[in-house]
Amino acid sequence: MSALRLRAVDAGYAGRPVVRGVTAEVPDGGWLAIVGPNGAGKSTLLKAIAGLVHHQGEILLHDRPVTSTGRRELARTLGFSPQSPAMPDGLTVTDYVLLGRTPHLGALAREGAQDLSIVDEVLARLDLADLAGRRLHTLSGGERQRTVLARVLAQQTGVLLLDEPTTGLDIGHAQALLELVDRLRRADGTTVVTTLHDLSFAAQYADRLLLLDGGDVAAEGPPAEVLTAERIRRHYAAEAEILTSADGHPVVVPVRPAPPG
Ligand SMILES: Nc1ncnc2c1ncn2[C@@H]1O[C@H](COP(=O)(O)OP(=O)(O)OP(=O)(O)O)[C@@H](O)[C@H]1O
Repeated sequence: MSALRLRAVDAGYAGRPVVRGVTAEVPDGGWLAIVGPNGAGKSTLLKAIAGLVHHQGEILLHDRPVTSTGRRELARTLGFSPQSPAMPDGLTVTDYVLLGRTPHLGALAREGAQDLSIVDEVLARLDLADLAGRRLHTLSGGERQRTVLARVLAQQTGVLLLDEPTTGLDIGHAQALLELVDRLRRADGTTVVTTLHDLSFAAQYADRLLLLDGGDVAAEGPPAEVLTAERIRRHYAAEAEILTSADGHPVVVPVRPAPPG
């Protein structure tokens, strides 16, 4: 079964679509990376899938329209980690990550031992255990980014929507985070949709890439088919060589443009 199916999706703000005509399918346990230049509409599409931005066309989550799924049920099925979420200063890392357990609690219930143990495990996996008691405003950019991901992982949903999850992370933490997400999908069949600026990371981890430009789908398919030097030039106005890594994935290497004249 497809975890996620998009048919002729337009999405945007105040009646003005900024993403048009997206059709895509992500199987259970699949990983789709939405790529494209700044302002292409990547975050808008991800928010539409999360039910946070109005859309036209069809977005089906396990064959049901996201729009007809209640907020609480949606939050138990689909975890969304935004690019710049509100993070109240006074909260500790543990308190913030515990918020991820909210959709699983009864109406007036407080978190129990099991919720705390899930949070501890997620913090350990994201190299955050030593920061559990720290207030959010004292964290570095990368620590905040990992804390945001910890919250969505504590939500334990079968579908993860991650908006630029590696922004601000050094190469080691970025790789560890993507490896962790990849292990989740291999072990539990978690379905993943990410926006990613790093095209080489996108090619290493995602099964398919959806390249947006100016709100339109410029290409969709396996990374090795989507990533060509010609497309990088046309859609990003950048010069790059596409190499192939030892394990067969495309690697995008920026090269300096030839001097004018
Ligand atoms: N809340 C909003 N109201 C009106 N327009 C918006 C809103 N959010 C985004 N936009 C516009 O929609 C377009 C797509 O923005 P979006 O954030 O989806 O692009 P993106 O591909 O994720 O960009 P980036 O790579 O820079 O994060 C942009 O022109 C942006 O200015």
